[in-house]
Amino acid sequence: MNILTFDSDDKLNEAGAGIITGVVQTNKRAVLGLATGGTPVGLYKHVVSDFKRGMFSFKNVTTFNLDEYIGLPASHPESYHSYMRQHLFDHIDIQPSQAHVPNGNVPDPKAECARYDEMIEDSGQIDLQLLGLGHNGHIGFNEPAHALTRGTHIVDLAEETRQANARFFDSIEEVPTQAITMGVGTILKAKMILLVVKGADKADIVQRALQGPITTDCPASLLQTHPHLVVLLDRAAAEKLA
Ligand SMILES: N[C@@H]1[C@@H](O)[C@H](O)[C@@H](COP(=O)(O)O)O[C@@H]1O
Repeated sequence: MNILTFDSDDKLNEAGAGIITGVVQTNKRAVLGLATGGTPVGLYKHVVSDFKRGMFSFKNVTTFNLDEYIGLPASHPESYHSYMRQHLFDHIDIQPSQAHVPNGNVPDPKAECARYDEMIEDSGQIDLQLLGLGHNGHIGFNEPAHALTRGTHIVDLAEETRQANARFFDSIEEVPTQAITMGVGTILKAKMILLVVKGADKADIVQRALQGPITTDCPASLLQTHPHLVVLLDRAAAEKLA
């Protein structure tokens, strides 16, 4: 595991974007696993400005997002479809048919999970999986549990997760109670994992995830088993690391 700590948010975002664009520059047909949430917003901004300088193309790149809420239409401003269009897809030359986000607004979400897994499988292997970290150790929407699921599946969101994400909605009641998420097995199959965490409120969970016991009670702790994990932290998030 390679942990890098940054004093400046901009330098952290630049470094994260550099890792993503590096993968795309060396492999025009790269497969990227992408994340949402507050954490990667600045990082995507850097990816977009690098792209605008004409350094590389996403024309042959395929992306798979980690997760999506169940019950929100793709056009809802807080859907992860909207998030990705706003922060990345609308600003780069990726083919819309190659930019995949699970569809949480279908009559049969279980069938959608199977379809999503099949597409990931068909793409070969995810070259780089970008991840944020939930306060309870969730990655994607894989919440702490007695057992974790390998592939894409439906999850009931932890109350804590709904509270944390309520800041993006008008009220907590509007936050969906379920989501579709890529499984931990799929995440761990990526060639490289880039975990990005910011803020003092995540310092405890960063310590548990990276230095605590490997347990499904903290899904991110399973990342310790990955052979190519890069972690980007700001000073505040790194504070409790030994
Ligand atoms: N499903 C997402 C995760 O993919 C994200 O990494 C995490 C942290 O979000 P944030 O970066 O906003 O703290 O929680 C969200 O609920």
